[in-house]
Amino acid sequence: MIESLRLLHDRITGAAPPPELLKEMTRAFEDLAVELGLYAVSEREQITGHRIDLPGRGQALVPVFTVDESDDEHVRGSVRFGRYYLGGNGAAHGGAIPLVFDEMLGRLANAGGRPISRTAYLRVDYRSITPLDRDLRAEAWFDREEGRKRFLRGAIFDGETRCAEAEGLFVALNPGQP
Ligand SMILES: CCCCCCCCCCCC(=O)SCCNC(=O)CCNC(=O)[C@H](O)C(C)(C)COP(=O)(O)OP(=O)(O)OC[C@H]1O[C@@H](n2cnc3c(N)ncnc32)[C@H](O)[C@@H]1OP(=O)(O)O
Repeated sequence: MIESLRLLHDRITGAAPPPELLKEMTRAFEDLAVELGLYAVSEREQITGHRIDLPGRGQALVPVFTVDESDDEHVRGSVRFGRYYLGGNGAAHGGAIPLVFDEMLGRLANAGGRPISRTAYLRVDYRSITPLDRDLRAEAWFDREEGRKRFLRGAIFDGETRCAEAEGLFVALNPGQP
C-alpha cells in the first residue's frame, strides 16, 4: 500500500488532470480516508514506520534509502528522489534531503545494539543540485563518540558529483526520556 502511495504522490505532483477527473479522484481519496479512519490504532500498534523489513520502513515520508552494505559503523546504499520531492528546475527540495540524512544517520546511530538516541542537530551542506529520478549513491558513517554523544556523517553522490553532505549529533536517551 505504501509503495502505491509513493507512486501516487509522484503522479499527483506531475499531473494536471481535467477538473471533472480531479473532483472524482478527490471523492475517491475522501472515501479511502473515511474507511481507514475506521481502523485507527495507537502509535505502538501502527504498521507504517515499524516494518524494518520493508523499503523505507513502510512509511511514505522519507525517500526510500536502499541498503547495499552495512556494519555497525558504516552504511552504503542508494536513494532516489521521485517527482513528489521536486523543489524546482529538476532539483530535489532542500527540505527533502535532510529527511534522508536523518533516516540514514539515525538508523546507523541506533544500530549495533546501541541504546536509542535522538537527533540533537543535523547540519546539511548542499554542494550541487540533487537530481530527481536518478539512483544516487548514499553513505553514512560514524565519526566519533563522546559519552552519550554520537557524531555521524553522510553524503549523497550523483556519480562522481557530491550533491550534499551532512553531520549529525545523536544523543543517547537517558532511561525514561521520551
Ligand atoms: C523500526 C524502528 C526503526 C527506527 C529508525 C529511526 C530512524 C530515524 C531516526 C530519526 C531520529 C530523529 O529524528 S529524533 C527526532 C528529532 N529530535 C528530537 O526530537 C530531539 C529533541 N531534543 C531532545 O530530546 C534533547 O534535546 C536531547 C535528547 C537531544 C538531548 O537532551 P538531554 O538528554 O537533556 O541531554 P543534554 O544534557 O541537553 O545534552 C547532552 C550532551 O549533548 C550536547 N548537546 C545537546 N544538544 C546539542 C545541540 N543541539 N548541539 C550541540 N550539542 C548538544 C550537550 O551540550 C551535552 O554535551 P556535554 O555537556 O555532555 O558535553
